[in-house]
Amino acid sequence: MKSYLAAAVQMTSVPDLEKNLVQAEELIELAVRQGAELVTLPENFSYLGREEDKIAQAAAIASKSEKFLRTVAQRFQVTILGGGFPVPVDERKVYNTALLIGPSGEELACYQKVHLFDVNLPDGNTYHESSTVQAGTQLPVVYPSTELGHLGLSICYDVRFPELYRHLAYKGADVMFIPAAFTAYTGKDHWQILLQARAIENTCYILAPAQTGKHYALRQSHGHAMVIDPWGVILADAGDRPGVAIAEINPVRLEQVRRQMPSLQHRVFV
Ligand SMILES: O=C(O)CNC(=O)[C@H](CS)NC(=O)CCC(=O)C(=O)O
Repeated sequence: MKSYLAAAVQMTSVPDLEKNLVQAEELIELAVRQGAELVTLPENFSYLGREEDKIAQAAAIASKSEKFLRTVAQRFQVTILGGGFPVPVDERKVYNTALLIGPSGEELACYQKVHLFDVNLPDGNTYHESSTVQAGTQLPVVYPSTELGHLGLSICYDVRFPELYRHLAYKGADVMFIPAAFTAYTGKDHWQILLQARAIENTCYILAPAQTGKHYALRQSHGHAMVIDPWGVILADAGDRPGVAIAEINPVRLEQVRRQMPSLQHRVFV
């Protein structure tokens, strides 16, 4: 594993596939110009709209999202995480799918979101992700990159389930992806705390690309895409505008923290 720059991209995706892909490519180019070798895109990077419109366009969104990821990875010669896009199961449901693509455009890893956001929030907004999303049934994978370290996948609401990240740590993760479209309401109180907790308890880097701002109707996201180090230090925070949070992933720092705080070696139950 080498030292390298990694980027957590922050977007305001809307119900317009082409427009979102233009924004994503601009932000990927910005990150690459700043030296990023690993670029992560948030949940819903390619489409964020009403459930019925997402389902109606799911096949097109899926094929254009995957083609986009493969194309930009090769164009910029970087590893890219597409943090979540719909892949049809049938005419009513999709998997919320995260895809990791290498610099040659090859698929390195894929994960179908397991925990679905079915919540009635105090701000009056109701979310029923399971109405259109089929829950994945497989634990996420860790991709063993020789250069970038062991990369663990997850998506958004998963962050509230620490056992999923303990599994990734058990599988040797050095960097954990938490791409998200966290709501403005929950994000203001929970986003940073949950991310720092996952970094600290697993002594891992966290790359958390995020959605921000108003998407459509009442749908609004918290923003604050972040890079967090294995001690829980926030290395970069994209604030509340579209942009890029970029920071160094350093194996020496990782080893230092794991030597100073060997909590993973003190696990008793799992
Ligand atoms: O619906 C889609 O197309 C893709 N899925 C999402 O954007 C989901 C469901 S609305 N959002 C979250 O999981 C936010 C979780 C969150 O905000 C929290 O845990 O507080």
